[in-house]
Amino acid sequence: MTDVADAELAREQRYVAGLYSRLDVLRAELVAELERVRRGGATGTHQARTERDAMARLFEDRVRRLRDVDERLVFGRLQADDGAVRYIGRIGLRDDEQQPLLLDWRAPQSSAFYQATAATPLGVRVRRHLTTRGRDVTALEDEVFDPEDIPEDVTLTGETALLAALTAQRTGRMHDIVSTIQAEQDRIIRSESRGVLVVQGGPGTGKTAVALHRAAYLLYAHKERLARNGVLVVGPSRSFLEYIEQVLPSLGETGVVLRTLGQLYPGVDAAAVDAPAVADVKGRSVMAAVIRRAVLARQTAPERPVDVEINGVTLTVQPAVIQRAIRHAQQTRKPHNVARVTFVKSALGELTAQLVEQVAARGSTIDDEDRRMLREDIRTAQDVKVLLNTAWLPLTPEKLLGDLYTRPEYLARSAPELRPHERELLARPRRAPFTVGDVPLLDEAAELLGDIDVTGDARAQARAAQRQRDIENAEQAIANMGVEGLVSAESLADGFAEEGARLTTAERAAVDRTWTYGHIVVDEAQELTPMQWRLLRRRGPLRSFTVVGDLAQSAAVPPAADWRAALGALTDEFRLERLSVNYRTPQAIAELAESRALRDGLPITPSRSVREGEPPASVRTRTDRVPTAVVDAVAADRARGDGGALAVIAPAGQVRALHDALVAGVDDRVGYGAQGLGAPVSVLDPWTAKGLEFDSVVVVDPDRIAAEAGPGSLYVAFTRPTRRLVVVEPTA
Ligand SMILES: Nc1ncnc2c1ncn2[C@@H]1O[C@H](COP(=O)(O)OP(=O)(O)OP(=O)(O)O)[C@@H](O)[C@H]1O
Repeated sequence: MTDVADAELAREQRYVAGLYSRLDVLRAELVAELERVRRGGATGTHQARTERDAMARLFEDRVRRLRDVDERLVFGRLQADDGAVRYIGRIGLRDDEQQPLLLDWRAPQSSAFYQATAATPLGVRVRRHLTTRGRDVTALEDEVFDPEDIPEDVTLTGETALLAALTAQRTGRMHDIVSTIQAEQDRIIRSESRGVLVVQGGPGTGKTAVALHRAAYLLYAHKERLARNGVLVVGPSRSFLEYIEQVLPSLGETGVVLRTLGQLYPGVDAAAVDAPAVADVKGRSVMAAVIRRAVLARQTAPERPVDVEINGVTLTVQPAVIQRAIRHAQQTRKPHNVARVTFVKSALGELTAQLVEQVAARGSTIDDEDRRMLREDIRTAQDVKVLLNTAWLPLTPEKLLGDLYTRPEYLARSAPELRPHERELLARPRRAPFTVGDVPLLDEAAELLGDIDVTGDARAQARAAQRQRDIENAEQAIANMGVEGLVSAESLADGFAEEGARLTTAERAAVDRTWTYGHIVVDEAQELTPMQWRLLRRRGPLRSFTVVGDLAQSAAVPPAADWRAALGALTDEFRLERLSVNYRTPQAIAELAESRALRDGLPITPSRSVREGEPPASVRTRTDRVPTAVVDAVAADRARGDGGALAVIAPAGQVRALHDALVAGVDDRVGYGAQGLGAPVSVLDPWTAKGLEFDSVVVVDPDRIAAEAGPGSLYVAFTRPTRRLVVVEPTA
């Protein structure tokens, strides 16, 4: 290194050391504030103690957050044409006089760090990437924007830092990319929050990374609104959520709800996926009409008059009586369980009148008190209960769906649009667990059925009123404790509930089916069915969505023709952005994947790989020798000794056998399926591999994967490696 470079490094080291000491001071101040709040906690009224406890927890959170940003606190520096200098980092920092020391990467002025190019320097003269380890600056990389010297075809910024990030070994967990976000990604991250934004891009183009950074950006830019309602991130599987779960906390964001498609209906955590033909039927939008009819079918009058016994008197109830009560209840347009109250009231009214008439006909005189008692006799008579329940039974979504799947004649009546063989696909034993495809159907049913406990509505209203009071108290407490601007009333109010019932906004959202989010991010969005989109539409009535995916990676055969068709059940108005650079897959592997995908007729979005790498290897062997060939390929990869994670991606039916062969034949820990991720070697089906990446991948029997799981799934399998790909193909 030259003396000049040494001197620069030393200068940056001094500045960075100053930033860290500022961080230490802020942390110490927060700890002192925390102590102060805690000291005050033992005295005062119950409410005052609750407020102080809640405040203490908020400060603890703050201290933790400041600890979380320690790694790579600062990574960029911009020198403007006029000589002004700004440093960019994970959070914003100011000195005692409120002068900025470090800009949050999400602040508007930080945008130039990601956007400036030689052709449009945006007032930037020099952009510097700082690489740090712990609190030490280890390298600097400068780009000087000289109007006299515009290089052609520079699309990547901070190339050295980027390549260092890309060649780092995979850890089984996704990391944030704040220091190396590229211009096309930055534009999407900062795009306005309103409306539906669709991001289409080939494998490895950073769609997931961009979606998560956008969530962090929106939480920063629209703090108030989003802290109140929360942000929902939906991914395809638990393994995928585990893979991404650390990214947002590392960006200082914890107010986000991560959910799989099987977890969007509170109380059900479905992991089982239906066979493709079954999933296809359950996903069609016609199922909304089927569920509606299934509910209506549970509001039926008897076909013939029914005799009911009330305290020794027999009353003959005409179907028309029940029919009128049903019509009356249906006219309220309330959900089934809520409207049932009207139905019962109306039916009891008519039956009472009939009984009064019958008794009076026998010569008795009846006053108001008698009438009230007769009504009570009717209400409690067993025969009447049976009659009313047969006509209009309170129902849970689980019961309704269970009945539809186990009673063919009920399904046939509710689903005339489905062909007989399609209806047969839905049959299942009563006790079978619900699948991912059932979740939107349960939610649809819940929407039409309403709360079975009709006091639920009143309780929800009481909860909302209590929440409003808590927020007002929190505002007061913040003013009393002199910590305005340090904490928000909403987050303080979150902590007011009694121990055990205390929930963050994110947790409250996750257990409440009627919660509506401020923003919804959907990853691998090409996989969603119309019924799943309907569910999400209910969770996000503001229609503020970030939808990322790749139609060519769809498991559906054939994939949707375009995003308009794919999103029909959500909206027909959206903005479409594309990503064009592949950060994961080396050039030669991407070419193999794309040429096979084109042969299979997939609508791929071509992208440019930034990685160079080894060409993929192919092994052809007899069918019975496939397990041995896989063991050999894995052993050869491990023998290279460069560590990293390896995945064997195989047709679903072969995963178990290959796992057992590898356990016997390879000297390393071998994981099975989703729960085995994180082991040095794991064996997966293509669905589980969706969205993930590994240093090396062995793809087994590609033709069978394409035939069984669809060509889109094979495209997924081929594009998972960051370094090496081996394809094992049976010859006969
Ligand atoms: N600007 C960047 N700087 C550093 N790494 C990046 C950048 N953009 C993306 N990456 C990395 O590239 C890899 C692929 O990103 P990501 O998983 O977000 O792609 P994707 O488009 O969602 O892929 P797929 O469709 O195949 O699931 C990840 O390791 C991610 O961290």
